[in-house]
Amino acid sequence: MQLGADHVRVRVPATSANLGPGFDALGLALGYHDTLEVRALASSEVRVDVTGEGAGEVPDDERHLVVRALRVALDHVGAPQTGLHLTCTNVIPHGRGMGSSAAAVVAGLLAARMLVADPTGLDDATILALATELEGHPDNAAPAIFGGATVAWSRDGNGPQAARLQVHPDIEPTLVVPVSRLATRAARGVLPATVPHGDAAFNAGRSALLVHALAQEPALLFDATEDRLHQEYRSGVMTSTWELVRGLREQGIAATVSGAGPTVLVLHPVSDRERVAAAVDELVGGSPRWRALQPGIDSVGAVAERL
Ligand SMILES: Nc1ncnc2c1ncn2[C@@H]1O[C@H](COP(=O)(O)OP(=O)(O)OP(=O)(O)O)[C@@H](O)[C@H]1O
Ligand SMILES: N[C@@H](CCO)C(=O)O
Repeated sequence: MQLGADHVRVRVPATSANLGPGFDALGLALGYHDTLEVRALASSEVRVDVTGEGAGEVPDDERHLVVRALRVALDHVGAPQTGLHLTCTNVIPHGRGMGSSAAAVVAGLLAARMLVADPTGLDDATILALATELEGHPDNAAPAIFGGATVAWSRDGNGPQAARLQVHPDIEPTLVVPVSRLATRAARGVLPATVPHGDAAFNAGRSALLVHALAQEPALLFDATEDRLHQEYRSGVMTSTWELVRGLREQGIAATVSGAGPTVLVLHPVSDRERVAAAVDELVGGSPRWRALQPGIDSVGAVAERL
């Protein structure tokens, strides 16, 4: 396998996983994107220039997550490893539950797909499988790849699978993003090994309802976003997030923890945009610790092109 291009661009969306009850399964792509350009170099040099989120923090060498993913994909199809120059323009905040690590991994894998002469060995199913191996969470990787809302699951022996939902056009997300970070690993560390059967049954019902609400009946989003499997267990490591979720829900607003937190996700009808903004403003407005985003839904997923 040879390289077929030496300059590619990838645009990849932020994602919000879980959406309340769909723990480790449901995810939504957001209209909020990191963009990167990759040049294959004749030398073995690796250079990473980052503007925006992660600048001055993430490694600028082989340890960079995009570079690692790109190398895994090149190896997967037997393409030659090469020197690389990455130019990353990042807006997805790191460690906030908006899928920054899944976005970086998917971006690296798709950059490799565009660089190689024959991309057929890196089809979407392979990208999802490699992303899950690298990052661990198909509930973020699937919407980053396919756009819209997705249900991800694993089939023994066949790796991660994903189904895409058509999201009702009247639904939009509001995200309330704190300054503070929480590593996904830390948020998973406080989950119990087992949960009561009644809570598992509760979440099964709410997840099923959520798929219906997302696709067809946004009026049911408030009930459909209730969860008993993860959010309250995590409240101790994200107290202000949990307070905000509860404060919004007391006003009948469908607020949840975005992914592993600490960002708050609200799913609401488009016509409720101002009402949700006002409720957020009332609860945390004026605090330099929070900012609200209304990015819309990305219905396309990651896009890659040769330049
Ligand atoms: N664009 C990027 N470039 C390089 N490294 C990144 C990038 N985005 C994320 N990372 C790495 O991933 C880490 C964050 O991963 P983590 O899984 O904890 O949070 P998240 O992906 O933002 O949130 P969540 O998985 O809950 O949605 C960062 O600290 C950084 O090491
Ligand atoms: N479903 C995962 C998402 C992590 O991005 C979690 O909540 O831990």
